[in-house]
Amino acid sequence: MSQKDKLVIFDTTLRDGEQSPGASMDKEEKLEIAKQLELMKVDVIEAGFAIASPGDFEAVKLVADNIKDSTICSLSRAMEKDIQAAGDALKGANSGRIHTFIATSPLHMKHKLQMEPEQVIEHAVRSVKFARGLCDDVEFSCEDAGRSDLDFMCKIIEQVINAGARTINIPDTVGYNLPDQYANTIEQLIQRIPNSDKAIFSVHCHNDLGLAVANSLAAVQKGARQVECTINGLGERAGNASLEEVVMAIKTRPDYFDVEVDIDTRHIVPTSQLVSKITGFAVQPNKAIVGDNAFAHESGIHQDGVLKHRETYEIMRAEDVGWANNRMVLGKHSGRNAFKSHLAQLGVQFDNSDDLHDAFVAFKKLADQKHDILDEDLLSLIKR
Ligand SMILES: CC(=O)SCCNC(=O)CCNC(=O)[C@H](O)C(C)(C)COP(=O)(O)OP(=O)(O)OC[C@H]1O[C@@H](n2cnc3c(N)ncnc32)[C@H](O)[C@@H]1OP(=O)(O)O
Ligand SMILES: CC(C)C(=O)C(=O)O
Repeated sequence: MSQKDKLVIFDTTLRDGEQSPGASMDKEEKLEIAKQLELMKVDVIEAGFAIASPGDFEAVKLVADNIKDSTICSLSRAMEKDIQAAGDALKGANSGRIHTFIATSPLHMKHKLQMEPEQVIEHAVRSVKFARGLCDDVEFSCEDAGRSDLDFMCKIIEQVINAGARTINIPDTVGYNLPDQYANTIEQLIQRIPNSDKAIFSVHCHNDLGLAVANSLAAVQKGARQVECTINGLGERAGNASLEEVVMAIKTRPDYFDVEVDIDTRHIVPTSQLVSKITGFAVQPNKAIVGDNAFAHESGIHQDGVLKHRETYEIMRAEDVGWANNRMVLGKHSGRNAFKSHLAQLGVQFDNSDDLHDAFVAFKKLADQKHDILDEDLLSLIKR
């Protein structure tokens, strides 16, 4: 039996991911992605924001009615009509969760909510109690926690846990925090809140400074046991922490993390491709894990190393995240060993080292002129 804690993977591609301008999904598309997330063994799927539109209500309902192995969640503001809509949409779920939030930073409370801090606490407590009347599993988020006062968060969180919240989420809503700072916030909250042991602490990081994954992982080191993330890092503005990066960091560095995840990582690449196809958001080639080049090698020294022993230049196996294999790409940086090995796969053997040398010289000339060297190019070069 493993001694490690479980890290809950909460996917919000269908909610926060959908908030990327241009990434809206209809209910059938959401269900298709949700099925893929279920196959991947994601623990919680945030399917949408039920009050947002009749279509999103229907989407949350369709996902809740059809997905049985993952918990299905809907977001709601800290107000009864939102929470009621979430509860109604989740009625058919095997396991449902209502997620309610309210901002806790001085900036948001004053300028956006136009509420006094005490009113925010009242709204939060009332909302969590109301949500618990509809559903056993309630999550509460302190929106803009990354810019909130620690003492105030301790106060509101202690009260919402007493009101029945089981998961407490600490979003860095605008991606403002740095890893040490964010991890310290999580550590302090867990240490200082007297009833913190009654809830799971969760992180939800945005990528405005490119730190969403680093911040999430730093927080896991300090006790966070749920990470909210999205496929391909899709999400509001610069996006959310990317699921594939968080999961593969945990899996690749078991020496470093005291947690484990249940994710079946072989479904990562197909899920990434599905999300990209449905949303129309292309995945950049050098994106970690799911980019086309994540397991491709063009440089001769790297190709030679990988051909001799894969781990010289690969810290993960392409097959483990759902690629068919790693790839050797022949180009101007390639060397003889990869060239010879690639031609052998095409059925070409060299009788002697002079023939190999001549073909290799011709190949390098071609590679200086041509961006992509195709197998046809190589075969016609060999014929010549
Ligand atoms: C950080 C995040 O990602 S938060 C989630 C963001 N996602 C979304 O907003 C997508 C879905 N949203 C929507 O469809 C709409 O904004 C709705 C249906 C929720 C609300 O629409 P409207 O009623 O027209 O309000 P509108 O969006 O213009 O303004 C938000 C109102 O909610 C209030 N509000 C914002 N957050 C909260 C909260 N957590 N709890 C209570 N009230 C809140 C605002 O202060 C504002 O109130 P006001 O109208 O009295 O000024
Ligand atoms: C509502 C919360 C969870 C959120 O999306 C954020 O603060 O970024």
